[in-house]
Amino acid sequence: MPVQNKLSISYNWLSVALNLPLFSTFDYKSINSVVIGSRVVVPFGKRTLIGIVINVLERPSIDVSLVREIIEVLDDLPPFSPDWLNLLEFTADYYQRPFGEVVFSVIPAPLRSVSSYRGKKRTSASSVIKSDKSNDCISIVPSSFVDKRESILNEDQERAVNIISLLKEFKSVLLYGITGSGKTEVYLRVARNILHNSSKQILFLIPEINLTPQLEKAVRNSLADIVNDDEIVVMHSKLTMKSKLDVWSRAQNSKARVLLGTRMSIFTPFPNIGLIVIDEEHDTSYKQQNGLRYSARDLGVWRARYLNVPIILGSATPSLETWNNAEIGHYLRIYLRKKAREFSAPNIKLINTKKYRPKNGLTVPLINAIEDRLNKKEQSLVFINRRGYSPVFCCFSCYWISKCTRCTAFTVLHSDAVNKEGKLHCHHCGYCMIVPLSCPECGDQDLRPIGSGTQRVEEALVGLFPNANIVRIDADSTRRKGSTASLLNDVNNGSVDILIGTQMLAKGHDFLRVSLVGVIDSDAMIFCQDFRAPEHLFSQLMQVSGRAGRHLNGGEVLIQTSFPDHMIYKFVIDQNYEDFARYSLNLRSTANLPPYSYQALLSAESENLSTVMDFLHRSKKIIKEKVSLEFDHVSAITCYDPVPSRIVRIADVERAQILVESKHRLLLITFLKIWLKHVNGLVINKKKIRWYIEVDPLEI
Ligand SMILES: Nc1ncnc2c1ncn2[C@@H]1O[C@H](COP(=O)(O)OP(=O)(O)OP(=O)(O)O)[C@@H](O)[C@H]1O
Ligand SMILES: [Zn+2]
Repeated sequence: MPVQNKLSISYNWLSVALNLPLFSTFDYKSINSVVIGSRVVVPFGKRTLIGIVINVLERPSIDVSLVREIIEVLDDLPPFSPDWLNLLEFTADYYQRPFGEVVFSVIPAPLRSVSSYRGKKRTSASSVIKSDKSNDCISIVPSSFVDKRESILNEDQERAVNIISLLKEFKSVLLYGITGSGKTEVYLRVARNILHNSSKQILFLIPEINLTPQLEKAVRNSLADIVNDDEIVVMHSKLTMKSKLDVWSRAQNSKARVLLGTRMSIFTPFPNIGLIVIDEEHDTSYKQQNGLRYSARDLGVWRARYLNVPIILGSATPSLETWNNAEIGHYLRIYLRKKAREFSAPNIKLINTKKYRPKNGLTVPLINAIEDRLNKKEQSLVFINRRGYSPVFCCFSCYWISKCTRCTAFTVLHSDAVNKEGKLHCHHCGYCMIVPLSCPECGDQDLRPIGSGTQRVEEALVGLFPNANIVRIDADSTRRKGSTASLLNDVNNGSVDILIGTQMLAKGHDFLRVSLVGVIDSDAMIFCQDFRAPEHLFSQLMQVSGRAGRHLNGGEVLIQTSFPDHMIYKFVIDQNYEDFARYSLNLRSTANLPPYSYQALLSAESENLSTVMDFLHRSKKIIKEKVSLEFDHVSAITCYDPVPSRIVRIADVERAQILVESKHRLLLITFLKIWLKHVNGLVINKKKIRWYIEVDPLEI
């Protein structure tokens, strides 16, 4: 409400969020009324910043004379809607970050920088958002690729589409369908119904940027007769800033009706969402592991509930959290039990590496099976989740092992086929050095690689099958923009015989001619301390197995392991997710682990570990000393002792953490708010110690 000041001018008092690491918002005034959600240019100290109006106040919270006037209201985009602001407010509150910092970390850079609007060549606000067209966000799939055929749904799919299409309000639907059961077709049919019968928009999240072309093609194909090509937009981190801005603007201006994108897309302002789809909902890439550590899947569920629209969570191996939600009736579970096409599920077998010793990662039975597929003119996929040549480089005289000087980690040997020289890389800090000719410790020249990565397996396969067309797909071979898409195109066009790759290949891809999948070295995850490791291993093995025999009969999966009797492989061979989930949930329940409890991880880092540990011990101590005076439910919170992180030192920074846990989510969040305020008070020198909180961490 306008309040008069001494000069009898009626001002509107605005609460404005700024891009600052502070939990407060800031008061400003404006002669004209400003709509909540507008972006404004404001003075801040000697600087000029962009802010977002989040409230109109009756009166300012500080002395009227101190309130400064906004400089400009930006009108290049409509104001952010209240539901978008609510999503961001929830995100900030739940993940314990300042609201301004959260908002400004999710909007495209040009919209948050004053220089975009008031740079040297000052332009009008509207010129930041220039055009709606001519960007890679609109179409990266040539229209000639678009296959106009429509498949006839099978019984399970039809039932799923009918049930979901009838939902007129919020419901979390778990679409639990085995790999290759045609989940995509279900999403698309439901989307078609919504787009056809209403003016609503569809937000479609996928885990992997590399899946975008394939899914984009399916989406354009399926929706071609309902929406225009330019009403379908894609969003992912590899887009140029200009394209991101364009997608954002099309979405916010309601010019887009379908947005297909990776996790960041959850924050796109879409004014009229009618359905949210989260494909491969179990995938860990929905969790951002740095900065704002959010889960796009969990925020998707929140956003759907807030908007009162259905959300489909699709997976062949749902996360145990989601599965549990279905078990207790919070989510509606719909089954797709059969392959969409009439092909049998692949046969999964183990190769005991204690019996068949691998050479360069490959055992004889796997090599024979690859040869057999070559003879049949079918493709083989060799999956090894480790890039580089070998994970360890060692002196066989004194057993020196090459380590990173900046991290507590081994360096990985990478071969450079072009320059014919090897390099040692640290995958944690980027450190890189030329391979020494002799051992730095004893001078001996008997230096050898131990273990295998994708490059070594590739080299071995090229040696074994010189006439085969072999392609390696990992983060190193696909650095060039567009290279993954073109390699994957080659795979489906049939010009590739053997495909070697990391987890980039394991999920979602609908390979037409792959009939054999070989898995190398999956044991590493069995002995990982993280309680989620078995869940991730099981889902990874099921996902990669699901790439075999999608369009061919006789699909086969061979998993090399030294521990064939391990429980997890029993479930994998039986391809029985439900028994695996039952078994795992039972263990989690006994140990009171998620989904039966909620966790947060306080991590701290500094140049030396003792400073970090001391800080964390003090952080724990203040729970009793201070937090308990303000929070009545401290007994509902378990705070474990500080421990050094799994990799203690990365890039010369030492790290440690404290885990806190509660059976009650709300209590945990309330506790964190109070606790972190006191934790912050412990930091005297921000340069000496840095800390952050991660709510619902995926790795502990
Ligand atoms: N009703 C149908 N008739 C014929 N083919 C179908 C049908 N539904 C889907 N398909 C085809 O079956 C293949 C597998 O479908 P899709 O990729 O959607 O499976 P998915 O359930 O997502 O599998 P994954 O979990 O492995 O990603 C695709 O080639 C798809 O075009
Ligand atoms: Zn390093």
